[in-house]
Amino acid sequence: MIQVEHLQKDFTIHHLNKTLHAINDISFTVEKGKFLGIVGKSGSGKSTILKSIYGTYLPQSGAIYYDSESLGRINLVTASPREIVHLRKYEIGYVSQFLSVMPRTTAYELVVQSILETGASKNMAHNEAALILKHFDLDETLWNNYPNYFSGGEKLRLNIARAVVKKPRLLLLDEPTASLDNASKLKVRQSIEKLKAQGTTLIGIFHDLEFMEGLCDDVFTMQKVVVNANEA
Ligand SMILES: Nc1ncnc2c1ncn2[C@@H]1O[C@H](COP(=O)(O)OP(=O)(O)OP(=O)(O)O)[C@@H](O)[C@H]1O
Repeated sequence: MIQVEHLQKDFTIHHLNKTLHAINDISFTVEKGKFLGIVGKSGSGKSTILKSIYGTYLPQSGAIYYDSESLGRINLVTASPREIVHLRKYEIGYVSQFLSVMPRTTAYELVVQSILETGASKNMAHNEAALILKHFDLDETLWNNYPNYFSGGEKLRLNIARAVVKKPRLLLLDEPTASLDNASKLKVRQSIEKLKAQGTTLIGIFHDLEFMEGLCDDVFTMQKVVVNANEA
């Protein structure tokens, strides 16, 4: 489903006249329906990998082959912005501990919009939105509020609710349980297990190794490779 080959991503820090190799020569494969956990020290480049797959970062070299349902086998490093937007809408989900949302859109509307993007009817979207918000224990008084005002844990639960309702083919999880209590973590785990049973392929970063126990089919360990590459 995903084949990462010799991926390298550098960042130029202009005010320091330096270039950092955030990731260097990274290769791995994830089969359809499997869960790959990525572990490694802080700053070793875990998020950079996920952001490169999601098309947020453009790697310097290497390839990320993704077997898309609608576009066929596609290299996400050279895909056009239009193709990336299409894949984000219909096939690839990304959940991080940070929430970026449309202004003046309530939590409930955000989830309904996500479900409508899958082609569901309005009725179905409203029913499913209520179910998933209840599943993640998002207090009903918050449903019609703007998420900018939510606590960290509330934002996270909304973020993951929005992603799972789309039943993505590939779901990227960047510490989605970072500030959650144990009960909420369990709900996230149940949702991940359900998606996996439905055939979703997952790549996830969790500092909480206990959480990953029994969930991942494979673990990729990052070595810290960030070096000052050159004086720019
Ligand atoms: N947009 C950016 N601009 C400049 N440097 C960046 C950028 N994003 C990441 N880096 C640097 O690249 C390196 C890898 O960062 P990344 O966030 O991928 O690490 P990580 O393993 O996910 O870390 P953590 O576990 O602390 O979240 C770090 O040294 C970071 O400072």
